[in-house]
Amino acid sequence: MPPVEPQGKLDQFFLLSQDLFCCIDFAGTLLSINPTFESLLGYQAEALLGRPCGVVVEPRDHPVIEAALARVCRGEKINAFDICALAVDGRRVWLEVSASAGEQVIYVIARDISRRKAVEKQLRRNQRLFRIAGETAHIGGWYMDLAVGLPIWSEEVCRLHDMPVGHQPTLEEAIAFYTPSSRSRIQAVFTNCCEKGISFDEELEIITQQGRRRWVRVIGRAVRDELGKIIQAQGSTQDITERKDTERQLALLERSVESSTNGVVIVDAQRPDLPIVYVNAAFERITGYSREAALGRNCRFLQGIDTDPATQVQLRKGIKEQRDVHVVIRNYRRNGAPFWNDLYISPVRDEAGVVTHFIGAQNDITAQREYQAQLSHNANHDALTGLPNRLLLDQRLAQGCLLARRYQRYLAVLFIDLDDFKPINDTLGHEVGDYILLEVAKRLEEELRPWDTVARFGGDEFIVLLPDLAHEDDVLQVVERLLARVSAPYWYRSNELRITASIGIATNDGTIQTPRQLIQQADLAMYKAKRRGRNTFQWYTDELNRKVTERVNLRHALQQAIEQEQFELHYQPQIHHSGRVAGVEALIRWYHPERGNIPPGQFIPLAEDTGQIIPISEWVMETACRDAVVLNAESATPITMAINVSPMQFQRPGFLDSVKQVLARSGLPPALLELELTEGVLMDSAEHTIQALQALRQLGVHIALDDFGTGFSSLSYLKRLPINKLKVDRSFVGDVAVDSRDAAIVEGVVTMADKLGLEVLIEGVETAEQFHFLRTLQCGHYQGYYFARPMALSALKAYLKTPLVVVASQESPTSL
Ligand SMILES: Nc1nc2c(ncn2[C@@H]2O[C@@H]3COP(=O)(O)O[C@H]4[C@@H](O)[C@H](n5cnc6c(=O)[nH]c(N)nc65)O[C@@H]4COP(=O)(O)O[C@H]3[C@H]2O)c(=O)[nH]1
Repeated sequence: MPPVEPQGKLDQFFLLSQDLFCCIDFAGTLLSINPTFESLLGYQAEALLGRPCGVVVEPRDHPVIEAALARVCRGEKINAFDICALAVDGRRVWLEVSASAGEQVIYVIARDISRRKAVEKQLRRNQRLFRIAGETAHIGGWYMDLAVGLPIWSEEVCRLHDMPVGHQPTLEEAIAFYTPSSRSRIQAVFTNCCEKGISFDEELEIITQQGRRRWVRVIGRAVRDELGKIIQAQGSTQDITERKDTERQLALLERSVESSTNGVVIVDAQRPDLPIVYVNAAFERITGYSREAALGRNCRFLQGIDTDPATQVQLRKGIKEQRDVHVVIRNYRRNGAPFWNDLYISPVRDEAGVVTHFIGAQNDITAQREYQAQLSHNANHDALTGLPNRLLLDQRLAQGCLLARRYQRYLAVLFIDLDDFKPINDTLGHEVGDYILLEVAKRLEEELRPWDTVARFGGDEFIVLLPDLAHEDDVLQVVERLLARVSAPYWYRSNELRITASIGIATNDGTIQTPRQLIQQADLAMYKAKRRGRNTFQWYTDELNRKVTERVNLRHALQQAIEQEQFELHYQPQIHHSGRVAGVEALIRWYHPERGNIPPGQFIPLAEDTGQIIPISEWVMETACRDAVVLNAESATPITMAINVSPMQFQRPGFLDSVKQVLARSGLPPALLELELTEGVLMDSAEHTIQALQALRQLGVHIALDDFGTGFSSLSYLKRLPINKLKVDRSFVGDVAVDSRDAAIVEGVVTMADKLGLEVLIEGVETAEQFHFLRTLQCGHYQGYYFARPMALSALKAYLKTPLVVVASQESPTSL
């Protein structure tokens, strides 16, 4: 097909135009192109003419061209459209194409719009970036032309208000989104911006269309025209709810940490020497260091000379290994006072897991520690004296035994018991008693070496441990020193008090198995020291042990005897100088099923020590009075019943009543009851004794002073005692016939008794010789084997039926 040639002026335009021109037929075949077509796309006209116009078009746009051609062929008009042309070198050139149909030909004009397309593309890209930025930072833009008065919101601002994108509110509506407390503020700053051009930057709260509360940062500024007149307000609105929440949470955290009672300290783990970067108020309060004084320093300024090096190492190690550490460390306050710091340290890691800080939570547990120390001191020490108690003593004892064994030394245990402490306590009061105990404790401690132990073992009992003695005998000088020191006078409120101690000693050369045994041994020895007269000491011996064991066994047996009534009473006649039996003395007999007869001399003193004497005495009194009634019923002359009264029995309150009751129960006339008391009983607490005796006398009961001559009764005291009879001890009788001194004593007693109006009974008359001699002294009564041995009731009854004893006879009365 021949090319369609442009004609005339049109040719000029065709040739010189900056736009592309071409003519195509209705099939789309290129008929002619202008030079711009050639130069822009780089084709030679010869290469293109006669070919379909699609060869210079991006294949993607072929359908566009097809559609346009079809419409032109149908005689329709078409609007300009954009296509992408392909240059010969492969470049893409955007063209805006217009086409109109002529006769058998279509005229096509195309304009290079690549620049515009590039700008459009850039704009789209920018818009997209703007949207991304807005969406990511939750920030949107707005403006308001003052002349119009309607705010224009960006998409993001619409979203912030939960409004549909594209929504354009009125100014009132926009402001109404703010919460009441924020609303007045936005109104004020916005007005100021519009009227005075003052920029603003506010953090305020809105309530969205869907009722959500959001914090927003609103920034605004005024835009002026060339004349300086404010024509627009514009700015941004950013959703800062998340940041606000975080800030609020942080503030809460900080307030919490600040108000915590525990000290909190944070150090920077990434700077040399871990400087403190934060301390809370509790830290300041506990340590006394202000925040300014602490910041920038390493925590070790809280440590001091007494800080345990092992704890320091533990701390350092934990920090080096970047792990949790818990220590209780001795720290120092600013004023130098030490305190116990219960410290937890933990590493603080960043998102990458790197330790950036260490946080330490500290607690001042000084008071708690002191309380614990006090508790453990209390658990181990006696409250009154502050001395170690039994618990601590046991530990020290075990330790002492161990050392004695290891180093072949001696350990001595002293059991110290104060003599007659109870009466001081009872009569002078506990205050005085406490004072004595405290003073004794102090004196004992002063006399001992620092490594010795003084412990309070019980009421008035102390135990001293002397470990590390080279020789057993070394203990003696200590004991003597202690006895002397304890017995020195005590002054209580200007009154002099005296007390002594008895000390039992037990030593261990390391061979003893159970340390407690040593205390038992020392206890036994102390007991012996007491019996030896007090204010003295006694060593523990195996013999002592044997005796004590025996006593313990006897005590058990005695208890059984009381419960099973293994006792019996024998009666020994008391002979009037006329020869008749004037009375009998009740003497207890114990027949033990296995041991046989146990003499009263063995078990009565034990029973007195243990208190078992009370039930025994009650039984004796009851039985003797009953038997006395029987005897008197069968006898023509009255027979007195003499009963031994033990010291404990006599001193018990209610003794008088018990005598009355027994007399009443048995029906024995009081005058036929004679109570035998020893000198020892009567010497104790004189006034009280005299009153008790007088009460008994008023009852009509007789009182005899037993074992007279063996004690140390003063004669003037004897004069005041309301007694009836003296029983001269048999120790004076044995040699009375041959020893002039014994004879003189007995004679003197008889004469004195006569002068005092007292009856006399001579005990232990065993031979006729003794009797004949004594008879010359004109004694009132006699008692002894010469006349009769103690005998059972039945034997006595028979004895009483025998003829009267002829006291004038030279022969034994039993043979009469
Ligand atoms: N060598 C010798 N001894 C003679 C002679 N005549 C009597 N005896 C003994 O001398 C003791 C006299 O009793 P006592 O001095 O009160 O001494 C009593 C008394 O203190 C105490 N006793 C005995 N029975 C009781 C009792 O029922 N209650 C209390 N509390 N003590 C009692 O036991 C002590 C010893 O009693 P017994 O062994 O029964 O010893 C009795 C008696 O058997 C004699 O001619 N020659």
